[in-house]
Amino acid sequence: MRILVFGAGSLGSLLGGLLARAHDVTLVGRDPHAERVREDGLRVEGEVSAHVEPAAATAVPAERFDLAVVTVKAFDTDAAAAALASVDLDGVLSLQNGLGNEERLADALACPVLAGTCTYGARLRGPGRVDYTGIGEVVLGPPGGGTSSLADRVGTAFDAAGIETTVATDMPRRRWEKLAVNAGINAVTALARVENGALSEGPAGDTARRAAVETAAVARERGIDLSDETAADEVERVADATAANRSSMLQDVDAGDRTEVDAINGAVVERAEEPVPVNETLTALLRAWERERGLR
Ligand SMILES: NC(=O)C1=CN([C@@H]2O[C@H](COP(=O)(O)OP(=O)(O)OC[C@H]3O[C@@H](n4cnc5c(N)ncnc54)[C@H](OP(=O)(O)O)[C@@H]3O)[C@@H](O)[C@H]2O)C=CC1
Ligand SMILES: CC(C)(CO)C(=O)C(=O)O
Repeated sequence: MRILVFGAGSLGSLLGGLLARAHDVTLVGRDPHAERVREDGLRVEGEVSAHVEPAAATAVPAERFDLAVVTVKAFDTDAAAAALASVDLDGVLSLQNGLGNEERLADALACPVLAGTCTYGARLRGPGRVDYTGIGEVVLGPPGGGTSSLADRVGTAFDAAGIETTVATDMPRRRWEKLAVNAGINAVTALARVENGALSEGPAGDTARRAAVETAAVARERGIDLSDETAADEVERVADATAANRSSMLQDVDAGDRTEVDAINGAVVERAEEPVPVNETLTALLRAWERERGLR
């Protein structure tokens, strides 16, 4: 398959690197990373070590691709959609966290868009080098649920590259379940400046579970079958399984960068029909921090 990875930061470089073992991959990212990948290839280190040689650029080349995988942060989705609008593609797969990404891509693009969730862990260590920090799973499928030949084709291509992949017929529920986990873990760890494992017990854990339970209630308002127990249990399970992780939002705050709060807790607040005070508070606090730093 000819695959374009749009957003060659941490996750895009890891997945692009793994995909390059079996496919013709082009990474679109920033210099000096893109330049180093062109000159010396991409080194993946950690759970798997690999040295691969995908193409790399800072803008989308005027070529045909079978698939574009979007791995920019949620606040860059509109820019990704604009950059992909003139590309000849069979389909696009978003592996971003948060809600609304597939919809914004689908509004701008003529080809089908697949939804995805990803639990692989990745960290761009420096130009040309990405750390593979956690083995996970990619789950993908049509955003409204059901089956599609594109989803099957992409699932087969990811499998061929050794990426643990499930083609799912219930993406709406899976998106909301992942949202509940991110709504619970990310903002709380970012504000409390603690690793995920700190949520297993104590007041920060209660806040995380309450944010996830509110998210489940909003999911049910929208016809998604997600119970309070499942949402709270998932927060605990993921916090335990990733105890030593600094969540992606905590990493953003550590680095003084903008967070994905709008697409995570903010998306819950925006869609809620009943009050969601925990998500409202988490959203307001992170937005205040971003405003103070001139990030929004
Ligand atoms: N990292 C992880 O382990 C995981 C991440 N995710 C999700 O994946 C998404 C990406 O996360 P992550 O990889 O950590 O983020 P990163 O910020 O590391 O990667 C995104 C990259 O895309 C670049 N980019 C943005 N816009 C453009 C553009 N127009 N042209 C070229 N490059 C561009 C960014 O550059 P710049 O910063 O200079 O704009 C950045 O290097 C998020 O939604 C995240 O929640 C999901 C699971 C795991
Ligand atoms: C699952 C979790 C919470 C792992 O840290 C994550 O997705 C993130 O940090 O964004």
